[in-house]
Amino acid sequence: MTGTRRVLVVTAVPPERDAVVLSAGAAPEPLPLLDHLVLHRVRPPGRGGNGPGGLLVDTLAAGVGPAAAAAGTSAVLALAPGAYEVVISAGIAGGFAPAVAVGGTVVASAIVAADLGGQTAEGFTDVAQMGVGVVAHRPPPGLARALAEAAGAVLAPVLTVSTVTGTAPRAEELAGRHAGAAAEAMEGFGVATAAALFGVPALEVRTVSNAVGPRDRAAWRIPEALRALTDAFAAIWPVLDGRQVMDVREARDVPDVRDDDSGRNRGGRVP
Ligand SMILES: O=C(O)c1cccc(C(=O)CC[C@H]2O[C@@H](n3cnc4c(=O)[nH]cnc43)[C@H](O)[C@@H]2O)c1
Repeated sequence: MTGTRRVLVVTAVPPERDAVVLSAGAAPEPLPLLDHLVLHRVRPPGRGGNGPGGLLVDTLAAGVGPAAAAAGTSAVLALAPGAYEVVISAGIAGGFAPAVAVGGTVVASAIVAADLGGQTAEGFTDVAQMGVGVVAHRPPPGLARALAEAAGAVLAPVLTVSTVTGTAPRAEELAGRHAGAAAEAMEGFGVATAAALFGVPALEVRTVSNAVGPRDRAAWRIPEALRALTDAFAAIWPVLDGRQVMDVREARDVPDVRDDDSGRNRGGRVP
């Protein structure tokens, strides 16, 4: 295999980006794209060391929440059409017990918009049930499984929320509506929506800083989760570096969960 495989990693905040960069073991090259859009580029060691070929990883701290994540991801993908083979939403997260413990790692089997819909007296209806949108994106399943195995991670749905869960009833409601979900964070669905627009497969990798439940910010173990994020990406780079292009393109054959008919996950620009 020849050629460089380019990967875009999108985090919410700079400490998360720096934890990903640290996994590459070398200082990043800052690449300003717009006034408030700066990529940090690294070349993780892997196939062929740091020479030609291998991985070229651009990292972006796009801001907190799905809107900032989608805007930042879209801007980068629009400014570099066809450049990236895969986009990864990454960062810390809340974990659903007992699926994953604080300090653990989750690779998303599905990236799910958990609060995109309407609330009535009868309960929550998502936009897919309303017939007006999509509520989940499916990462390439074989690749997600391979990353999870390499990182010692749980492979499970990851929820995207716009409001951090802070009560036990809300945690139970989400877990009830999304059986098997292992984590909640605030950006994955935005990153995946932007990636789908450009026909690029999306993945999500999260390390758990806190349990989903009653709010206790003092109990968040952010340094531990950031260290776990560095370790997870150090384990993931060789997998991404060694796989055939076909493997990252397998997403094309997997429709969005309850997809609409726009076909946005197909026919992309990856060369
Ligand atoms: O204060 C710091 O040093 C610091 C370092 C790294 C990250 C942060 C954040 O505040 C990250 C916010 C980010 O984390 C995700 N997150 C974490 N736990 C949860 C949760 O229980 N529910 C939802 N999201 C969570 C989320 O993606 C935020 O964007 C601070």
